[in-house]
Amino acid sequence: MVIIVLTLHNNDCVMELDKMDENDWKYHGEGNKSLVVSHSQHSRVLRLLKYPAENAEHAHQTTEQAFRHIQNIVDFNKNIMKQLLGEKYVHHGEAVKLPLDFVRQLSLKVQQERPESRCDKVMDTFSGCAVCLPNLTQISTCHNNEHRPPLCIEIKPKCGFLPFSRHVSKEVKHKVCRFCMHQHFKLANGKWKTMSRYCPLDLFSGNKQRMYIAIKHLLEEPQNNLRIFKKGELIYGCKDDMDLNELVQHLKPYFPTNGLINGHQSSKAVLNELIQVITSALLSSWDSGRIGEPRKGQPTEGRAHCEASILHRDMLRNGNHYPPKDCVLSKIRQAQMLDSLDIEGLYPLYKRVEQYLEEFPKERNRLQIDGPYNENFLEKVKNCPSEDDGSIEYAVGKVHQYRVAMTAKDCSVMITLAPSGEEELPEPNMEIQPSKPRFTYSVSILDLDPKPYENIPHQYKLDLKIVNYYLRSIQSKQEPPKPSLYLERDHDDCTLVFHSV
Ligand SMILES: O=P(O)(O)O[C@@H]1[C@@H](OP(=O)(O)O)[C@H](OP(=O)(O)O)[C@H](O)[C@H](OP(=O)(O)O)[C@H]1OP(=O)(O)O
Ligand SMILES: Nc1ncnc2c1ncn2[C@@H]1O[C@H](COP(=O)(O)OP(=O)(O)OP(=O)(O)O)[C@@H](O)[C@H]1O
Repeated sequence: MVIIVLTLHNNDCVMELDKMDENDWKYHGEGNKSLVVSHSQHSRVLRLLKYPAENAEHAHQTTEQAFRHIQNIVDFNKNIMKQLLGEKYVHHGEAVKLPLDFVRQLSLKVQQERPESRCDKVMDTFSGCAVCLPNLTQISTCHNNEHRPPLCIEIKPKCGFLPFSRHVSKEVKHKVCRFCMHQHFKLANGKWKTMSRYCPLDLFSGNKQRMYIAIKHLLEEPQNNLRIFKKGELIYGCKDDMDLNELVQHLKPYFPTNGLINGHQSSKAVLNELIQVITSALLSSWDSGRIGEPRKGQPTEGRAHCEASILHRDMLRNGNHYPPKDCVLSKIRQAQMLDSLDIEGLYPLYKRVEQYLEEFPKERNRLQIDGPYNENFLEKVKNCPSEDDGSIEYAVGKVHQYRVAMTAKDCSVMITLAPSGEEELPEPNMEIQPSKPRFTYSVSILDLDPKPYENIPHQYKLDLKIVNYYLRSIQSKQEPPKPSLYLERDHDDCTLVFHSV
């Protein structure tokens, strides 16, 4: 019998594989490639892969192949992304082999909870392979606060820079970011009904006013870029019946003393507080455990704002800010910028690799096209020559870098907050305002799976479609700006005191 010993934050839990019971697990969420269930008592989740319902071929994968695939994901998280993004932010998890009976029962149990839009894929019930991870929506604190359980904000920030590559053929790509262009295409093909006004360049800017606007836009139209959990349960985002007022009711106990109007908290004040807490967590530097201050300076590459973003001109007037260099946003953006050639510059190199592999198929392993994701792979990513010398090594290095960047462009950040108990507060000092709430927090990065090498031609075609569709749609219509759900206010600096855990 195999026993997995899982270490939790404070206490250890032992899960015995032969005693796995589907009733201990519940549906937690899903994306395009995986479905996640959480344990009802222990702070653990299982992440199981999904496949297109009609694609029975995965059922014929041997268990060994399926386990290898899961182990590859764990290795990529551990040996590549964790090294690039930072030890503290990435939880690589463990590959596990679950009893098939358990997985089949689990699949039946969660089916009714799944959103219809995701049911084109089915959970893998054939291999029993999964990744076991800490439940990042929870946080261990010294005290159990039933009134104000942990709050978790998940943001999928997407690409935070404009391509600076000389290979870019359409000027608009230097001016309008991929996310904002993609919105037009997504609306046209029915993926979403309402346009999001969120712009990743504002979130990644390090300018607190721009970040404020970006998060406000995420709250107004979350699409799949924002989710909020309370006590590990989804309360906002990725739901049909989303209501900002309901969210405010959930949030009120966390921000009790601010913005009282006739003895009542205004919704605006509560949401403002939430936005400030999120901004502070995103700018915090882990090592110091304190809120980092944005830096002023010149961008190293490309321009720093997107022409499609609705910004007040005066926000851009006082120069460019950059987030502190070791905060989570900077780490993600650095990894995203490994895509230095843009798909237009990368695609010819992909074709060079393809041609080479046709001639020398046995070289696929040495070049680590499908892994293993180990130190050697990381070395290839980090030390790829900056100039093209016509070699296969250069082409492969750039392809590896591009795939890492694609992972960073599609990851999510989870900010988990737990109100600090009075007993945990530091001695009062100048930074503490007694009226401001205080939180213990943790920041993690998730969904760091390797993007398949075979997807590169699809990326090339998609990029063309997005840009062409955008150009056509702005030519044919001028969209009036949508009214905001709540008024903007002056954006005070956040004076919350954070304690890293
Ligand atoms: O191409 P994009 O930018 O639309 O990103 C895809 C995501 O769509 P989004 O635009 O975030 O709604 C898409 O997310 P959704 O399924 O739309 O929630 C996936 O994350 C997809 O990655 P993968 O194929 O599952 O590994 C993502 O595909 P990759 O491009 O990261 O491979
Ligand atoms: N370790 C974790 N702790 C808590 N929740 C998690 C964890 N991992 C994933 N989740 C939740 O499950 C959801 C789906 O997971 P994930 O994003 O990894 O799926 P995916 O299919 O790879 O996504 P994508 O569509 O981006 O490819 C996440 O958005 C998050 O809400």
